Amino acid sequence: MSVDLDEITRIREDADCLADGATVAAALERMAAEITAQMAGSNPLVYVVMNGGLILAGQILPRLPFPLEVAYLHATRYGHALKGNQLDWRMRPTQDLRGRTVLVLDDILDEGHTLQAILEYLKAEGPKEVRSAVLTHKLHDRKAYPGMRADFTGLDVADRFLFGCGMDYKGYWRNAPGIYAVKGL
Ligand SMILES: O=P(O)(O)OC[C@H]1O[C@H](OP(=O)(O)OP(=O)(O)O)[C@H](O)[C@@H]1O
Ligand code: HPA
Repeated sequence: MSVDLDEITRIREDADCLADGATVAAALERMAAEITAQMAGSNPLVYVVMNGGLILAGQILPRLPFPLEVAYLHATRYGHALKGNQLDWRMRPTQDLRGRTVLVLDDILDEGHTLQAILEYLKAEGPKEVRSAVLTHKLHDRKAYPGMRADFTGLDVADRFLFGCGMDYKGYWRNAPGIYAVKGL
């Protein structure tokens, strides 16, 4: 599939910045302190949800000053689309989770179907506990179940189509350093 790089460039230029890099960094500091207060000493296995969780993982793991292991899983529901679909598991967890404390890291809890399916899968593997952390929580009432929230959240964000800090627009701008909303969406 060919990509219109002019469109991709224009999307970045026209976007509304909802949180700049400094705001994201402050949210990461706060979230890291909360995770540390609750999970230091639990020897967690931290699962990065690829691809979106990559940036959160890279930024928050160095802020966690306690022993932990890192692994990844890959599940996608949007692909390059702007609307979610069926969850496509591309890489399931391979580690032995029995008796482990697990922490899942992702960029966004939008409708929550992705996180719900991942948590269900992990819980069925016999861990002691499974917790979740997301950089952003989108504010709307279309969650997988009412009141759904991750255990740790960086920032609550508006109900718009976002990119940056791991979130993509048609596969692009995961690398944008803040959180941006596509103009008109
Ligand atoms: O709460 P939901 O509505 O289920 O959406 C959240 C999920 O959507 C995005 O993943 P995506 O499917 O776009 O794959 P990606 O991580 O490769 O971008 C994001 O990284 C979350 O995993
Ligand atoms: O707003 C979003 N932006 C990018 N990826 C997403 N996945 C779920 N919601 C979003």
